[in-house]
Amino acid sequence: MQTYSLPQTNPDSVALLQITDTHLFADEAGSLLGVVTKDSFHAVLDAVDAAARPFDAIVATGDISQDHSRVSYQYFAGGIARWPQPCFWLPGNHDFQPSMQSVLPSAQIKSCEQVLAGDYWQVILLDSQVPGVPHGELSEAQLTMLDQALAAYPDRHALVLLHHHPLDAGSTWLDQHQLHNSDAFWQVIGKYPKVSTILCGHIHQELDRTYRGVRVLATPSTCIQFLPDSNDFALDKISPGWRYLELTRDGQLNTAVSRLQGNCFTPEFDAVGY
Ligand SMILES: Nc1ncnc2c1ncn2[C@@H]1O[C@@H]2COP(=O)(O)O[C@H]2[C@H]1O
Ligand SMILES: [Fe+2]
Repeated sequence: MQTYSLPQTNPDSVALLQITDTHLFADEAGSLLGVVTKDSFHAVLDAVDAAARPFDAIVATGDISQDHSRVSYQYFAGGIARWPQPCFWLPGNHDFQPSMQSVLPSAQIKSCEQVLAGDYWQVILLDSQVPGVPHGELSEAQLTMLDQALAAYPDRHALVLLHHHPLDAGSTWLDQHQLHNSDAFWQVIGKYPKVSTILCGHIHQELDRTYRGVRVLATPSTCIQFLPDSNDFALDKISPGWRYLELTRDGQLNTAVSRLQGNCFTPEFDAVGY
């Protein structure tokens, strides 16, 4: 298991910025249902700068690329290079891991499995990708890694990151693409009372729910948004977003989603999929 120690700069908490589902292309003009994803990614980066809210690290929870190209990953790396903080990333269903790895080694981007975040928390990063299909699944090796990471630091509060949502989010078309072996996942999680929160991407919408006694969060994409509680594929009119998380020394997790102002990056609302 690859473990990274993130020093605690504030004695009371560790702050994270989550960016997810950027769906970048090599082509400058590459668009997903009418949204030029490089432009919406950049608008988010600029808005994070403007907000000037401090964070100790960036977490990127998958679907970084839409076209599998090395250039798309280089573009992501170039975008976040405006900040000195480390970035921890994991793959989503659209990622192509050989291209993803091609920007590594990077002084900033880490593809580790465990982050010892300050003195009181650990963050575990899972790979739920099944190459070639939209749904997720955790291999035996990933489940064992999760178990071992949690067992190794029983006193640390835990935040678990994976791309796919491990529960029904409420949209039939999207829930078929959730984590398929979620029972096995929840069995491991259930052994460890220090697991506070699960954090996902994939569903391109905000979610904050308690499931089996654990908080489950999902975060808007930096590009297109899916309409919540829709049986069929449908896009939302709400703007792209990102999330801040604050992990406090007493085990609280404070979090908020931010979005771009105004109705910007409007997609093709009559689209039926991609
Ligand atoms: N109309 C649709 N019905 C079912 N799945 C879809 C549809 N359109 C796109 N998808 C897939 O569902 C995925 C959900 O989010 P992704 O960004 O992973 O990429 C999406 C596609 O792989
Ligand atoms: Fe996805």
